Amino acid sequence: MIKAINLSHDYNGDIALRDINLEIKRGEFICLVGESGSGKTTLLSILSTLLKPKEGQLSFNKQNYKDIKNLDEFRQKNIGFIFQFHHLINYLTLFENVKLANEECKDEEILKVFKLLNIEDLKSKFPTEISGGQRQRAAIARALINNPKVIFADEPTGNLDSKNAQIVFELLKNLSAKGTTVIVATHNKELATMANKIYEVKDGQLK
Ligand SMILES: Nc1ncnc2c1ncn2[C@@H]1O[C@H](COP(=O)(O)OP(=O)(O)OP(=O)(O)O)[C@@H](O)[C@H]1O
Repeated sequence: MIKAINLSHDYNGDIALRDINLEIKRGEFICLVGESGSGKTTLLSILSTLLKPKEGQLSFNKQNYKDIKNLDEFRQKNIGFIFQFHHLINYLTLFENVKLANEECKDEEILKVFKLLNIEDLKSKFPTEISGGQRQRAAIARALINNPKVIFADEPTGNLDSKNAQIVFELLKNLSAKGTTVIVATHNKELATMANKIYEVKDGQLK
């Protein structure tokens, strides 16, 4: 589904990634582990088309990303993002936060996703009124609302306790079992064992 060939990237000459070759199949749950500064976020940003690699090729279902005419639309349709900090808007309820991500989505569809994540009772709460784990589940709801084919998550459990971190990983694993491709960068080597494949990023290379 996603194929990267010899991807390399630098920031003003400082090498961040070199010669990354990677093939990710539909429904795979992939974890990228590695020390701080090893290149995980850079790789996620490139694979999710947010960052243009300096060198190398990237394709989605055999289509070169350079041939995708409208990348914003492509991301909107195909990709869900989850970050370490939930980036929810504090003056909107959880329901309104998710609705904002896709105004055309029917209310029933949003409620379905809330149910899936076990936060349906919280839909009228504001982000400031709930726990960190619940906020992160709301952020996952927002990422799921467009029915993405691929989910990219950068340290999704970085600010969660171990119980909530486990819940988030179980949710991601369930999504991959249903056919969503899930690619996660994490420091948590124990949780990473839940993935189908673990890649270590070291000094900008995959081990
Ligand atoms: N916008 C940027 N400008 C300049 N250098 C950057 C930028 N983003 C990352 N880097 C550098 O690129 C290298 C890889 O960083 P990256 O953020 O990809 O690592 P990481 O593994 O995600 O780290 P962390 O686990 O701390 O998030 C580091 O040396 C970092 O300092």
